[in-house]
Amino acid sequence: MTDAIVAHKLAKRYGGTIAVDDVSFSVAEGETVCLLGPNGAGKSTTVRILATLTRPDGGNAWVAGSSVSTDARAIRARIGYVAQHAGTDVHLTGRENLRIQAAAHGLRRTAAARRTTELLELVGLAAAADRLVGTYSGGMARRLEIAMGIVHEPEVIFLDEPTTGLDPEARTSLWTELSEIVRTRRISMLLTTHYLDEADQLADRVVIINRGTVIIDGTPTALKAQLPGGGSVIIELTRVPPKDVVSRVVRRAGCHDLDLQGSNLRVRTDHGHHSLPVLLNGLREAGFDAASAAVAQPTLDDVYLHHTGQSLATTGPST
Ligand SMILES: Nc1ncnc2c1ncn2[C@@H]1O[C@H](COP(=O)(O)OP(=O)(O)OP(=O)(O)O)[C@@H](O)[C@H]1O
Repeated sequence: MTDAIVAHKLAKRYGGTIAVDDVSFSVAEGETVCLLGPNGAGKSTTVRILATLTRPDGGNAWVAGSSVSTDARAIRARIGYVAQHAGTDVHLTGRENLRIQAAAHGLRRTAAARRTTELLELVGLAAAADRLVGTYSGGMARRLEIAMGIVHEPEVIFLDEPTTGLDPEARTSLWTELSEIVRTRRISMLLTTHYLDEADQLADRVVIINRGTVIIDGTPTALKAQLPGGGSVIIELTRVPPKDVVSRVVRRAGCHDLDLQGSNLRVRTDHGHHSLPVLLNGLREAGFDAASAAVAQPTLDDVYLHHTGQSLATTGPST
């Protein structure tokens, strides 16, 4: 398989801030890769370098076979880029927005009209095509932006936080459309997200970035399978405990990676179901009763927690 994107030791500073320190990864043709990481990790900067909107200070990258350092123009013709706050004209209809975008990419009138209709169908906006975009929901506007990003049939598409700000239902329906686009068009896709469930659902591979550096890279299944032991125990206590008390109980039960949020705790366990009664007893002896308890299979958040010592689920999206 050929690589659609290769990033090699990318680095970028803004004054004293190191936005990207040492980022290397690749995206094969037709593959969907998710860049995951907390706010300020360097995801957007990495994508902006690959989309030739920012020059790297160090390293190099190749997109659709061309170098971002020397062939930015060739790359731009072959990629689509949908920014975090991409724009549509709210005073025009969805169809008009798309037609203008098609014309901007040099499509002739009939070809633009045909492609517009096809794309509106693909992103589920056919019924709303002739409504003003100002009347669209957040999810509909985002779908239109994505359609605008692929109007010129790019080989590679970059999506920066495509679902931030959308409600869960709109996110799920956008995932369906994105999967459809990738499957039917054989587009290689690099997307950034804060949402682990999104990465799990959409990505062939996940690249976790923290502080400008790639921490881990692999398929969601492989990353979860590599974790030692058998998943997590989740316990909700009837009142908020002191962290040191819980830490002690967790250590004695042979569990690790404690994430305590108020009266909810989550720990990784190497012994699956066996750890649950040990933890519950320990907590009860320390004076804390459980309101509910469960053993969960490993998630990408467990992967993230294991490699970084912090939970990505507790850091919200930036908007
Ligand atoms: N144009 C800029 N000027 C100055 N600093 C910048 C600029 N762009 C990014 N940074 C800084 O570089 C670091 C990485 O930012 P970046 O936007 O790439 O992170 P991110 O992982 O995309 O975060 P988020 O999820 O919040 O968008 C941050 O500290 C950010 O403040």
